[in-house]
Amino acid sequence: MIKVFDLTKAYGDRIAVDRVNFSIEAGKIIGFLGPNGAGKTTTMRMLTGFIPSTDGKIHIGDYDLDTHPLEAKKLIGYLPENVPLYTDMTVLEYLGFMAEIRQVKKNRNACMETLEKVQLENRANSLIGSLSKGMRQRVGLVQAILHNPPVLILDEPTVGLDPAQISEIRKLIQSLGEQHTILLSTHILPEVQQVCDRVLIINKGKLVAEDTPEQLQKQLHGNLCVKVQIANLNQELISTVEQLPGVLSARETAPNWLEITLQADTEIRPHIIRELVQNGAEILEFKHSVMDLEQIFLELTREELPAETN
Ligand SMILES: Nc1ncnc2c1ncn2[C@@H]1O[C@H](COP(=O)(O)OP(=O)(O)OP(=O)(O)O)[C@@H](O)[C@H]1O
Repeated sequence: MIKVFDLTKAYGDRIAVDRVNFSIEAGKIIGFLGPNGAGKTTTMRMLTGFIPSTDGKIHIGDYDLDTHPLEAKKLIGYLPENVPLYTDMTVLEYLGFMAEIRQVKKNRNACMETLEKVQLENRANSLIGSLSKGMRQRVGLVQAILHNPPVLILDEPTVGLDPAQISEIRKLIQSLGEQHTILLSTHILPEVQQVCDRVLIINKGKLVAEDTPEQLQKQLHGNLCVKVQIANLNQELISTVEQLPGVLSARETAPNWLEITLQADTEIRPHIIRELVQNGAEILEFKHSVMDLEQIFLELTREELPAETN
């Protein structure tokens, strides 16, 4: 449904999105993850035709966004990070207004039906200014689905909402996912695990992973992860472990907990324990750790330490 080839965006000298390739099948909910400034919003803006790309191609359905922008854009509904809402309009007035701008024919009944999809039909005559943030976000969603597009692009739809509102919007996204292909950017990792079929992870403008959350777990573990609780954990011990052959990384992830990522093809755990004890470590616990999505995300987007300079 969405195909992206070598998509690139430069703002002057700064490359915000760097030769990104992915494709999204119809009927899936895809999570788009990345740290701040990774390029999520820029990618989404290019997909929606909101800003032009510097290079690369975007196909939405059967249409190339460059050569058939109107046809391609009709297939997309977009919920931007900050939806411009008119607080002195009622929900229904706003929908009528958006329908007019988009040149979608919507009578009152059709607008009410769309409102039902986001459970806002009871607030049709409320002023947008009087609605809670969660309800306003639903108004944002309603303007995105107004022309019944097969693709929805949602930029951080739960940001700034309280936990109850987050849960409501999440359920709504899941129900919209039954009829739409959805690309959803978020910072909330449990959201991805609960809602998304697949995950794209972007870091510094480059796509660093694309898979199901489960496959990402397997793919990285490929590498093995162990956690060691050490009463007297210090930088010297961490450096000792880091330098052992077969150790990919060693980090203090919680007070007194050392997390070590190992190559899976060699068994060096006894060697690690020996080295730690010989270097005075007081080991309290040693356990195998299964990476959750948060750890995978951190692993893939971790800042590489600059090479030491003398
Ligand atoms: N209009 C612009 N002009 C110049 N640089 C920009 C512009 N918009 C974004 N950038 C830069 O491009 C990079 C990617 O930004 P983008 O907003 O796409 O990231 P993001 O992943 O959506 O981040 P966040 O999660 O913080 O919204 C950042 O370094 C940002 O500073």
